[in-house]
Amino acid sequence: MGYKYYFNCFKEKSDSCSAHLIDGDGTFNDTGLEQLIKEVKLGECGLSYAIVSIMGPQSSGKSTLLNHLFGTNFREMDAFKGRSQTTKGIWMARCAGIEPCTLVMDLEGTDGRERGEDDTAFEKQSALFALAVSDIVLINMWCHDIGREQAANKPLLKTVFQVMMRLFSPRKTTLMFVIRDKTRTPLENLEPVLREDIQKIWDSVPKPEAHKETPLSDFFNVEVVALSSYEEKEEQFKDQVASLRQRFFHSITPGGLAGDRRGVVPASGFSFSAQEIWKVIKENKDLDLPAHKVMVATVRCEEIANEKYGSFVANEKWCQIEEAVESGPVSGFGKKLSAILNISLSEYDAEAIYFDEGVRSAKRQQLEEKLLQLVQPAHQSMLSHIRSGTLEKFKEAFDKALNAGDGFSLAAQTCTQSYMAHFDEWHADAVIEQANWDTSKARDKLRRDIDAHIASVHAAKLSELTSSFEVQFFYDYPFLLLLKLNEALSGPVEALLDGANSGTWAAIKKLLQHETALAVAGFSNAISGFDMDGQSKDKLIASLENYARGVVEAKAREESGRVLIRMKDRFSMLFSHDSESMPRIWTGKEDIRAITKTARSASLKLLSVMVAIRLDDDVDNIETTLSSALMDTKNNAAVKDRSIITFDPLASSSWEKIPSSRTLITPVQCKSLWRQFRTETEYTVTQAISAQEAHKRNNNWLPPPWAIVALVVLGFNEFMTLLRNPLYLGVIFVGFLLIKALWVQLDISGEFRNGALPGLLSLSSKFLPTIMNLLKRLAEEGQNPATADSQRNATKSFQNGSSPLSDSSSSPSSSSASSGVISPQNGTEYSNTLKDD
Ligand SMILES: Nc1nc2c(ncn2[C@@H]2O[C@H](COP(=O)(O)OP(=O)(O)OP(=O)(O)O)[C@@H](O)[C@H]2O)c(=O)[nH]1
Repeated sequence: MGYKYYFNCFKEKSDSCSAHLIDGDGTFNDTGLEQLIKEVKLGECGLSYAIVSIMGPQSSGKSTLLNHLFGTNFREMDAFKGRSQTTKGIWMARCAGIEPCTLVMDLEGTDGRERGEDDTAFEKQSALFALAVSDIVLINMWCHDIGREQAANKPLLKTVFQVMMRLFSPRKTTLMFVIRDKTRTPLENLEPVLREDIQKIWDSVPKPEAHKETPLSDFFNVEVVALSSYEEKEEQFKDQVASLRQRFFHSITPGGLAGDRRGVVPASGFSFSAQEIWKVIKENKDLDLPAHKVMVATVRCEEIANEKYGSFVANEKWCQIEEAVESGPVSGFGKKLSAILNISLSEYDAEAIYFDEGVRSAKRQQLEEKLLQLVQPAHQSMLSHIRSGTLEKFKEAFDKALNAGDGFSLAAQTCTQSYMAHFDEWHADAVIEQANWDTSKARDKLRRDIDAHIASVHAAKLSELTSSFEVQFFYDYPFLLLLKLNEALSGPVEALLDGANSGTWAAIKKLLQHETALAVAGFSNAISGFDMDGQSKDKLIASLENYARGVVEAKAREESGRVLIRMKDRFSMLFSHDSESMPRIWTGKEDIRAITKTARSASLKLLSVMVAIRLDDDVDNIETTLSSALMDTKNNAAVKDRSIITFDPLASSSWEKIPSSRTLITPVQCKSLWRQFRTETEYTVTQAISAQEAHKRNNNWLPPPWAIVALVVLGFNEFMTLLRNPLYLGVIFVGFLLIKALWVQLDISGEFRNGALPGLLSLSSKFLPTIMNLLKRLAEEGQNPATADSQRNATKSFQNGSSPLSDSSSSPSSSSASSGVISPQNGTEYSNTLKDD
């Protein structure tokens, strides 16, 4: 039943399941084989397939056996035509209903009646091919040939054993001897004879050195079966065939009928492998099966890889992604592409799994590299989109943050951090699992772009600020600040220099430091909101400090131009005022020389302070130099003495230890200034001396002692005469009064205060009119009657500067006046008037 079922099953599709693998001329029918493999889906079998072949003498019923055994439809000889060759070359067909997929090859008969002896080469070639590709080789033989010297299969076996040596590393193949037309002799008796025959043949075959001692069993599993005659005992034949068929099921499992399958190639490589083996056999080369296996693996894996690459290129999803990524970012790019790549690689793995591992892995790697190379431009585009997209989004967010009033620095930092993180996130979405590309360059580029944008915005903002409030700050604030600084320094510096003393520059320095520190603090506070780098800030602060110093220096220079005035002021202040700042009255007691020296010293001190800017801690000896050069009287005396030549420390245009930049007044200028100062203050001193002398003169009415002695000696007689005659005394007294009146009237002492000549000139012009006036008034007084209040009038006139003599003729008291008697009251007033004068 089973046999019939499989046979029928085969019959339904027999036409499509066989191929003429190698034709009678030895041409390999690769197309036919491919077609057969495709039809029987051998490519999907991996290693689960078996190849069976049959050899044997021509017309020995091989095809008949195969057709019955495997359900094939190889051409059988028509029994009525007699024995002639029906099978040319090698045919191949699928064994119907046998699992795993088993292919069987029907070889051309070996006793070559048709081809003749010359064609034995084809027998060898086909035998070698069958041994190279088959797991099981059936040797069809007539039962009556067993133990016969001239057995038909003897040359065949010889050939089989010889070619087996040509397989570089032969695999163990199952040789199944199928005894046809078995006789009544039991198989148990036949088999030893057959095995003996086989051994004899094996022993007779010349072997290479390496296999000289190798037993037959190392190369072959020998199996023997016997079948009844198909022609005479068909039913028995069929039953025995059906029984034999069972042995071909799962033949490749361990312990199965198939050999060790060391050299088996994956099913998908069978076609190529068979072609190559035949090619090598045709070229009469030795077959190196391991190398062949690697070669087959290489070719097949490459084919598979190429096929997978091709199918990836044509993959619809990939094409869509590739197209889409050109115009913009693709969501889930990495995942999608990774999945497609995974499919391709998995397919490759599945198809190439049974090939040599080394080859398979190498080809897989190549495929992966090729695929990644293919998708890299798309990934680059994706990265580029992500980078530009992130940059654009950063720009928007940054602008927004700035517009929202966030500080520039804070906004830049926050947005940068945020969008770099976004980039990482978006980039993670684009990562292709299989690729290990370094994307740090893209990240770095984005960072550079962001930084460049921040820098450009910063520059633009600063540029925009020219018309904005902020620039007003940048322009106005420093201006206001400097103005304030100027005010804070100018006035105090002027005041300090005005009262110049040894501590002036220390005080100015302290003031400068204090005001600069205040300004710097204010400026730092004001610019704290701007993203100004430390260097620029330090630069501005340094400028501010320089400006402050510049203000002080400029003020000092300005003040140095007024040094002469200040020296004179100081001189005059000290010279004309006493220690209590009261104006001096030159009474004669003052030491003008000492006062002058003190005043000049103070002026020189002022000069020494004003000659140089001393804002640093350098020490100089300018004051000493000036003092020794200008104040030292001994030195000056020496200079005046032209016979002594001394060194003049002021004969220079620069001060020792003082650079020209800090010099306000050069030594030469000091000398010139001092000379001018002396000249211009000389007059004041002279005036003081004159005033002192005048004061002395005014307060000393007595003649010199010698004059008094001379008067006493020479005028003794006249004095005695006057004492003896009182009339003379009265006349003298009246004369005295008259002269005194003239003295008062003409203000003689006042006139002579400005010198003798001007006094004489003035008196000469006033003398006559005064006399005339006196006389006139005397005349008038004489004519007017005496009044009761004559005494009061006399007093009035006296107070008005009139001579008391004017009343002497008209008032009773005038007699007393004329007689030289002055009332105590009048006398007092007179004396007061003199004092006032
Ligand atoms: N005596 C005998 N004859 C058989 C047997 N089987 C088949 N034959 C006959 O042998 C002849 C040849 O059969 P094939 O199957 O074509 O033989 P073959 O070995 O395939 O022939 P080639 O392909 O030409 O080498 C046919 O006439 C068959 O009927 C058998 O078991 N015993």
